[in-house]
Amino acid sequence: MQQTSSLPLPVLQLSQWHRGGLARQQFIQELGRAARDYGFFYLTEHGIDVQTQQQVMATTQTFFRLPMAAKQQVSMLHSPHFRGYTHVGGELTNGLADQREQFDLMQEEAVITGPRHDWQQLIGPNQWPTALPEMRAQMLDWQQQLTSISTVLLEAFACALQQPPSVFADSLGAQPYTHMKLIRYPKRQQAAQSQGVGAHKDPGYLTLVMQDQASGLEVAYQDSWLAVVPLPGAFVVNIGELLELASDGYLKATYHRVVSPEHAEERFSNAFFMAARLDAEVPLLELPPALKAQAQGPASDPANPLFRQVGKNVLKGRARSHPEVAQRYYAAL
Ligand SMILES: NC(=[NH2+])NCCC[C@H](N)C(=O)O
Ligand SMILES: O=C(O)CCC(=O)C(=O)O
Ligand SMILES: [Fe+2]
Repeated sequence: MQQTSSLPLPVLQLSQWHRGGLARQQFIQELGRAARDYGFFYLTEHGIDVQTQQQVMATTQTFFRLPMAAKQQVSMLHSPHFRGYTHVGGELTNGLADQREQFDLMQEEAVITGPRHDWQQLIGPNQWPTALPEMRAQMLDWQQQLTSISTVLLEAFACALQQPPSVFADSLGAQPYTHMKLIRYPKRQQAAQSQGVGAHKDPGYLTLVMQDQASGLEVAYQDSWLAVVPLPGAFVVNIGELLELASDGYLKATYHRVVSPEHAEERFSNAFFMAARLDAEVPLLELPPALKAQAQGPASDPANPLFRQVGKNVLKGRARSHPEVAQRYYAAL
């Protein structure tokens, strides 16, 4: 791939969808185009106020500034459900260590006991640092707000694909699997260590990212990397593998990566991944002929098979990212 350029990505306003009528039709059209051309776009006027965003960023920073012992108290190595803290270099992408530290949480649930599928072990409680008692309520509330936005976006995606708006509803159910990551990318130490997170696709339906002012996020576009320049207040939205599967490759899960900050001291971000129910199979949509003609089938990469069974697809990503956790709790894989 070529070097990074910075063509601006489309900016969509979610308020247009809520306005209904012609504004909604316009939103759907723009969404269809952005999704097809880039697989990435900025979302503004999404209904979450700046103050809430800033508070979440502030807690993210406070968490990472805790002493290492407080962060290790909630180490992901203690969690069969892939939740908790991972130190810099602890996650792998394409087999190489990512230069980021992070805190992962999903929705709070009870462990499933008795005979179960491997992926059912993803379900369970989160870990929370005792040093930050206010973090739990704040993050779970934030998680709920982003789930609502993502659910609306999926309805809009259904319309853009000329499907009934509720075509994904069954696969979401009352409680879709959602995953939140608080992330800190430390400043690059050497040129050879620039992998903040290596090039990858996200395994769910779609992803919302809130970034700070330090750049580094890049999206694959026509054989080069396109910088996703920070746009204050906006979420960066990208398409995941489940949408690629559902649309028979009409929509593509776009490769993206983060290069470690070169100039800024560090970069903070918050990524929210929306999948479907873990026990769902992704629906295979019957596209109208005009769209179907442009659907080339989902990518078939032996190094990254895409699974319609949601739990299986999610677990695939977790296990290769956190092999130590996988070895400890998923020896059978
Ligand atoms: N949950 C995620 N989206 N993680 C994305 C990072 C890439 C991940 N390490 C992988 O190998 O797929
Ligand atoms: O930190 C970011 O901006 C994006 C992170 C990302 O792509 C991921 O964790 O899947
Ligand atoms: Fe990602």
